[in-house]
Amino acid sequence: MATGAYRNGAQKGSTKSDRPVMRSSSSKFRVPPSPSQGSTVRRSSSASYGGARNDNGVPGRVRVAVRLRPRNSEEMVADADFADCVELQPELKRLKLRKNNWDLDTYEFDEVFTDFASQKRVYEVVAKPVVESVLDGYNGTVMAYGQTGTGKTFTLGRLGDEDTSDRGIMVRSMEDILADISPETDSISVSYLQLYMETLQDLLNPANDNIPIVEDPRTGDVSLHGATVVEVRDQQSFVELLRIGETHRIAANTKLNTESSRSHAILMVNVKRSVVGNEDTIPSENGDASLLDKPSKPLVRKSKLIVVDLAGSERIQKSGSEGHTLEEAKSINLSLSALGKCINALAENSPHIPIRDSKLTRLLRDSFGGTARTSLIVTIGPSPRHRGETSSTILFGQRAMKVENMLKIKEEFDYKSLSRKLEIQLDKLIAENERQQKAFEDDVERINLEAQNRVSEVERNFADALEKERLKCQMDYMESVKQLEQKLVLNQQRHEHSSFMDGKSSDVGPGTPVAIELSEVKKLLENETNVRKAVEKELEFLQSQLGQYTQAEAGGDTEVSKLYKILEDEALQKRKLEEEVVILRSQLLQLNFEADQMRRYLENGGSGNTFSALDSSTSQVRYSPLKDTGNSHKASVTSLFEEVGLHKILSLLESDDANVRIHAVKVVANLAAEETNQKRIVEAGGLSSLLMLLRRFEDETVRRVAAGAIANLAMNEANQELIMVQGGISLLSVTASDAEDPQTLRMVAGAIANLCGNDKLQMRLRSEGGIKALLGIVRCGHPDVLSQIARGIANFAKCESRASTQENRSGRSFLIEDGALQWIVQNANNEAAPIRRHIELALCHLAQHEVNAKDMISGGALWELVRISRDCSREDIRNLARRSLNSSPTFKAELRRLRIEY
Ligand SMILES: Nc1ncnc2c1ncn2[C@@H]1O[C@H](COP(=O)(O)OP(=O)(O)OP(=O)(O)O)[C@@H](O)[C@H]1O
Repeated sequence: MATGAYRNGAQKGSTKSDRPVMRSSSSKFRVPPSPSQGSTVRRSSSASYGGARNDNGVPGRVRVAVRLRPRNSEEMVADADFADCVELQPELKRLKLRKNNWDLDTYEFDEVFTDFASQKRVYEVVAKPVVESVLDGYNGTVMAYGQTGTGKTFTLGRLGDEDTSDRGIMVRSMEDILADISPETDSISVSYLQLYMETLQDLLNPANDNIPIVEDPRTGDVSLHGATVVEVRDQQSFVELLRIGETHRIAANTKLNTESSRSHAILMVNVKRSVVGNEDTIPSENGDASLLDKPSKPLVRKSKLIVVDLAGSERIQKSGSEGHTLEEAKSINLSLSALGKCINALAENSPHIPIRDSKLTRLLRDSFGGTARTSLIVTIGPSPRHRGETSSTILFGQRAMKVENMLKIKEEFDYKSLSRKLEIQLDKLIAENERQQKAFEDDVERINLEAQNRVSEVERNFADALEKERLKCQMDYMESVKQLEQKLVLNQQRHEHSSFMDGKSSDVGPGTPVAIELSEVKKLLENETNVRKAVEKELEFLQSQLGQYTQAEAGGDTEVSKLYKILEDEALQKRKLEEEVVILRSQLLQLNFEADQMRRYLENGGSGNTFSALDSSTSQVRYSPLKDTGNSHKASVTSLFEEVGLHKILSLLESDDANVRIHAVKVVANLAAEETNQKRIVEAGGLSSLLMLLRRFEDETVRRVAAGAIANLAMNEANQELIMVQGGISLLSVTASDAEDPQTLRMVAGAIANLCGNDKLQMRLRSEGGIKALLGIVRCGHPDVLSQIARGIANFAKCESRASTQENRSGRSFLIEDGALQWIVQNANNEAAPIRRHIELALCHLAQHEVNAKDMISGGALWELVRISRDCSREDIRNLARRSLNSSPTFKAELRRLRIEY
């Protein structure tokens, strides 16, 4: 065998020079960059097709291995006298295909497996690097291609029931996936399908036999709507699924294989893994108002492993196909040749890749020339009788080796997980708040008890002291009285005795014993009086002491007052904590809403507005970020309303913290979207606070949401007057003139349009510049904004028309006076139906009053009226236009003059 140049990996047995395809080590298999922080650190499979992980390795060529099947019993006999048609040099990764006895073609592959290569080594070299990439977040494909009976199903689909070493790539891949994921945060699901005669059938639910292939035009992702998706938690259940699928797979007995698979089997393993990103990129409006740690950025990586067991690529006449089997073979060949054409086109960098030629190529669009890491194993048999098929299989593999994919990780922001984290934090905060509240109440109780005990102890001591003093005084007094009585008795006795001895009458004059006695008694009485006075003084002193004590207590000098001070501080802390809870709840609501919006945005393939739930199909403007997000959100708003209290929420509108204000105004706008809340909000002063936000804050978001909330409140007639009374129209006019954001302008126009529909407010609305403000917004040009302006004009014209009919008003329309007619005429035939309809109505209302007719004729409105009366799609508007034309002598005269029939 002469050494020579290589073409497409084939070494020709001649000296013909051609482009060599011997690959340097740098062009060998490269593992994609490692995932960002937070995910499991993956090891690089030592048995990969060579080469180390390349951190910049975005391009990833399709890797191709060839596997030779051992001779089967039939070949042992039939080919006994012949050598194998191939010769392998696995150490050089080369295969030589015998052309005849003296000439060979040499081909080089990424790996060459001999007929005794183990299933384990085949898995580790061919599939394991792909599985590892899938676990890192890349899509991956492992595919087997080859002639019938050469071992595709053996390589991929063997379950290893009898001998575990026989386990094929499907089983081994799932073993590695399940070993690597963490069940708490990650999930695995599988679908198993077959493509049979261009029909996609669910192998897990065969009744489902016409599954459509849906391609996302934006991302190119393919999804199979309606295919059974089973979550896999353990290996056993997965093997069971494969077994179910295997029983449903269409097989037939062909000349070349008694169990020949007649369909392409496709196993799809969806891997969803959570990873944690940097917190600074959280797409949230949260500020640092929270006392809590900011949650880290949760990301979710969705990747897909596709294992494809293709049907046999034999030639029709060789497989002995006829009748239905012939049709089958044609269909198989058709899809395989479509695959071959795509691979050829990709290999040659052709500008057109015929992906749409078959369902197989549509399904595999990400695997060849897409973002997936792809490994192909081509299986061949040794028999020289099938040299032609073997040669075409080898050439297929060679071409596939030239296909370059661009590997990409698909990461999404995991709103659900962030919302879950916030909920957990909120629950922790609520529990902490409850704990602190309980501790606070216990402290209050303890301090009260202590204070009561002290007061009663002081009272007791005071009462005891008083009682003692009283007793002492009483005793002293009794003692004195007793002494006096004794002395009196003694003196009487003495006096009687001396009278008896002297026989004289008693003498009571001065100096007599009696007089002496009396003066002594007097002295004693004086003493007693003094004692009593002293006791009274003592009593006074004690009372003043008690008074001082009570005063000192009131002055806050005592320990009790210190304790009260601590209590006050704690109450302040509690209030702050409660405010935190309110803010966090509103943030959570907002996040839930944004998550839903983002989900819907993704589901809708990225079309539409991602933030605002403004429904441009309805003419009434209603700002309600939570409006369409389901009952659970409404319930959250209601519960927020009840738990937190409206006054509390409204007070946050005046917070110094801009983030708090933004969240608070969003919550109020959501509440105002519900009719039942509107009255309560206005009664609680919400309208004034919202107007204050329009007046004070420059921030566009605050103004937009506040204007939206006011527009909601302006739907209610009672509120419309209040808005006017509180200067709402001039604030809306200022916002109308300086805002640029179409959403803000739409809210403002919607609010003014609502006010235009109130008969009582006509004059005031116009005199305060409402009409001019509405017309000023025309500069925006956004159809949703124009629709609101048109609605306002129609409302106003209708009210004017009513007022004129009731003779409450005469003279030209204010709309004409304020210069609206030109815009009305210009937009009477606007292509946006809502704008056109409102303008048509406005024209009909204006035309009902003769006083407007001349202006309308000179402004070109007559033509529009005639057009409306003929062509308007709505019969009621057509009739209204006709009536208006008929009832106006000026219009009739002009039409006659112009000879126009209508
Ligand atoms: N490497 C191998 N070692 C031992 N036996 C093998 C090997 N490859 C294939 N076989 C045997 O060859 C037979 C045919 O294999 P298999 O059914 O996997 O072929 P296939 O390419 O999937 O055929 P088809 O395209 O018709 O479905 C089976 O009996 C299988 O056990």
